[in-house]
Amino acid sequence: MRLLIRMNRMHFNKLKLAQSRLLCLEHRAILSASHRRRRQSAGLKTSACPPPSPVLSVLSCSAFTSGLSSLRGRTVAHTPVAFASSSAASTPAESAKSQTDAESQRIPTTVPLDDVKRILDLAHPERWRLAAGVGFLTVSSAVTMSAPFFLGRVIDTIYASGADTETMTASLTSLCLMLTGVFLCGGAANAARVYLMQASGQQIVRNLRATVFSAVLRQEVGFFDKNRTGELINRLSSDTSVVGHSITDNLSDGLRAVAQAVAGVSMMFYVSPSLASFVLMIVPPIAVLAIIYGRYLRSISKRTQDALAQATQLAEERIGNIRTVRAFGKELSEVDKYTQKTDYVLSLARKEAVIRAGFFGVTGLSGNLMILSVLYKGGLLTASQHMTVGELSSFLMYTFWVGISIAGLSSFYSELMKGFGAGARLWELLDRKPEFPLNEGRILSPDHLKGQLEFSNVSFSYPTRKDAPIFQNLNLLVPAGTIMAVVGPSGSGKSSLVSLLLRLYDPDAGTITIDGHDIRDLNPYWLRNHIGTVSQEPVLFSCSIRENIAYGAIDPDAVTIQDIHSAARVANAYDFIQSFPKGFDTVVGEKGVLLSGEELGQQQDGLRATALDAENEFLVQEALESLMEGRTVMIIAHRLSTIKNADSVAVLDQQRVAECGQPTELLENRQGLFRKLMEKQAFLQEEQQRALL
Ligand SMILES: Nc1ncnc2c1ncn2[C@@H]1O[C@H](COP(=O)(O)OP(=O)(O)OP(=O)(O)O)[C@@H](O)[C@H]1O
Repeated sequence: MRLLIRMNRMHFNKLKLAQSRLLCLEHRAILSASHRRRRQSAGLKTSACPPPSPVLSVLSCSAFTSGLSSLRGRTVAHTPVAFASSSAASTPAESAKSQTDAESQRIPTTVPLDDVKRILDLAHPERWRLAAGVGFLTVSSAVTMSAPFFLGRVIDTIYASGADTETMTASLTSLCLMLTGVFLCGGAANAARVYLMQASGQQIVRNLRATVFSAVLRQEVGFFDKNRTGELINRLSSDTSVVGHSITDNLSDGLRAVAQAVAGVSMMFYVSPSLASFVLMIVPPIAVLAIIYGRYLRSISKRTQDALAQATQLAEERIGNIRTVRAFGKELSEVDKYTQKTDYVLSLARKEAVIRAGFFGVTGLSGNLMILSVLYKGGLLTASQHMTVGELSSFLMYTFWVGISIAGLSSFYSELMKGFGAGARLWELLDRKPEFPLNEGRILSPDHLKGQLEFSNVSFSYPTRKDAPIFQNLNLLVPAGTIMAVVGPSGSGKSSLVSLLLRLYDPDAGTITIDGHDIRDLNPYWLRNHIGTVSQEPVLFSCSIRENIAYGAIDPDAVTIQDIHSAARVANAYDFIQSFPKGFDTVVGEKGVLLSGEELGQQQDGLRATALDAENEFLVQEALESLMEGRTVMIIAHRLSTIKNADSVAVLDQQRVAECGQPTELLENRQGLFRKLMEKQAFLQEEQQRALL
């Protein structure tokens, strides 16, 4: 099984090589084009293009060493999976509480005026659609609020004393026809309002999502170490829609609730001032009670949601990393952990159910009592000829509307505050300036790019672990056009060295130069485009192999199928890809798992896999060698077979370069670290061979 995994990694690497090769080819095209332009402007003929400038290649060949690590035991498996639970050992209740506290801190309790302007700015492009929506809202609200009055008139027409049946029928028919027309207009206006508000809401959310995604991708890599992916995705998907909803649908519902509450109360006073005064004496205490109760209910239901989110996060992480869970045989303990979390959700949900039951019971009861009191007092007024039956009916309907509007106002306010809270998180992200620019800085002329790399007195620690230095005063020189192998024990900082070179992070002190130019002065986008990387953890996106190969190109749309085939050939991956039924159109799943599945299906037994493994290793090695020609190369590797072609080897240890020199020279030093590393590897390889036999 381990051998198969290792071979899959080989194949992934082949695809990455194809991507990398294409990247290099693209550069040549671009560099040649820009060179041609310069020559043209200098009055020179374009046919005499210069040879391509050397392109740096960084090759991380840990796939070669996966066999090595597999023998060290399960705990050192290369799978870079760390579950969140290991970071902070807290009980579900504690963590849910801290999450709830953090969340409640985020939801403001008063309207933050600064944010109002930003929200209005967001809505600005949609102002005409929103204005039309508000216009239709006014029409539909006017119709809704006039309905009880006219319906009262209908009732009075029915009960009118002294009118003969014919007259009554005529006035009833004309009144009902007129009202049908008015209601039709109201319905149409309401539909138009809902459509316009939703359409502009979706447009605002779409714009916001695109801006937030672009702001996220612009951030430096250190930012992603500090911010969890789930949190960022949540901002992108949920916070954007909360903001969009709060300024469109919610705003329109809120405006409607305000208009209806004001109109309703006014109409109640218009219809019967004495009954209105009586009812409005009862409403405030009930409303206060309902608000307090509602707040408590919201807080408990938020805690339930938070606890549920924690359980879901655990499930998502474990399902997403099912291979690791399975490999460690942790299914049952993961089920236990999930059950604990869901038990906590259940206990909160039960509490919520009790409170909710009480809340709905009390509000339902108070609503009914209010209606009953209106009927009682109204009945007395009707009996004493101070009110007609139609007026009492209108009044009753207005009471309903006012009640509904008050409930709508309270939810409008809480949704609005949620919108401000979500907005604040988004502004924070949108306003954040990346620590270093993405596409600004010097671009070196291709003619002068030789590719000499130098690390001078480099000290570095990761932004999230400032107390754990990775390098201290590290010095390393890689002459242009040479191959440097970087070796060292696991965790000695080999990958970190590459990250610094790619300018994923900046050193805390010291400089890294290319041909004497500090990489901090260079355009990072340009820099990365001149460094081909074959990474330790090959990443494939869930699309076709063809699209995966084209991913490395500057303009993937301009890449022809011939380019893709030739890149695959250079990476020795062509035959392997063509062996799939759909060839280059084979869709690889998330992290390339579908490819693994097909491949596994093709493998019959371990021995055959071993043979293929060696063959693939040879092919990958061969492809690498052809790619390395004429370039400055840093190889991160342990295997002697990979290192033997290197011009020099740098051994990392104790936060610095402990040894540096030609491989043969270093091997001669019996006490040297390199020699010890190689001996250990040879020993492990022998063990591996024996285990296979
Ligand atoms: N993004 C990060 N944030 C914090 N610490 C990190 C980060 N990446 C790596 N480290 C830590 O930095 C140290 C050096 O890691 P690095 O991956 O560079 O070592 P390596 O020599 O390439 O290891 P290996 O041979 O196992 O791949 C390790 O202790 C690692 O845990």
